[in-house]
Amino acid sequence: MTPVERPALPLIAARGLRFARNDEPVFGPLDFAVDAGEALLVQGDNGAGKTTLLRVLAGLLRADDGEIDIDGHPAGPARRARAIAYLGHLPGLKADLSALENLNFLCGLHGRRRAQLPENALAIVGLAGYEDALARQLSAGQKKRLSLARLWMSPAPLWLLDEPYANLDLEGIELVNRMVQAHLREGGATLVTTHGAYAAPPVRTRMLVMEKRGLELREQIA
Ligand SMILES: Nc1ncnc2c1ncn2[C@@H]1O[C@H](COP(=O)(O)OP(=O)(O)OP(=O)(O)O)[C@@H](O)[C@H]1O
Repeated sequence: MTPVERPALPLIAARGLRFARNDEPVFGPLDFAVDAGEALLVQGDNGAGKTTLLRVLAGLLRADDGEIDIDGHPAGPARRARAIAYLGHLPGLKADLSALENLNFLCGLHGRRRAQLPENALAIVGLAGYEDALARQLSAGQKKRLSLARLWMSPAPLWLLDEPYANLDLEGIELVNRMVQAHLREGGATLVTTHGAYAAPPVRTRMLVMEKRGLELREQIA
């Protein structure tokens, strides 16, 4: 008997997802799915709800309505912890730990890719020589690079990247793009928020546009 081929399930899918603050809609209802090997660019002006959407997907905020599936299963805390790596606006570093200590600490909390050494990850993001520098002594761009090293160490297949290009120089922007390309090649997926299309990973990308004109809200997948 020929085995029945099932289509691969999206890494993440949202149905009817809606979020409001004090009865004011922020976004939704919103439907989308992101497959392995795919990047979804979440685009919108300041205040359009991009960060809020990523925080809802990461489980840091509770949606008012709708469902989120990860690998075809309802997204609970354990499934999210395994599947999602979230890069937010704040680096989330321990100021008095060194770069290497921060990385080891975060890998201890969230797990790490096998065969990936923290020292190598620091070198990949351009922080070789900064292993012993305290996080509070790093520049904003260097802190972002340390967060990128942590992302690189993560075993999670789904990256939620909130403004990953912020604070980075041109070489840093290229670094993010190379990381995203490599991650997608390995079967990962990513959502990336951005104000405009001025910087976007050069990969198969779909776009989710969030617009806010007064109370009029629109989302479209182009
Ligand atoms: N902690 C909060 N308390 C109350 N309102 C908030 C809070 N965080 C965000 N908002 C509001 O929710 C809306 C969406 O904000 P959000 O940060 O998701 O937008 P964004 O698209 O990520 O914006 P930006 O491009 O400026 O980062 C905005 O109107 C904002 O004022």
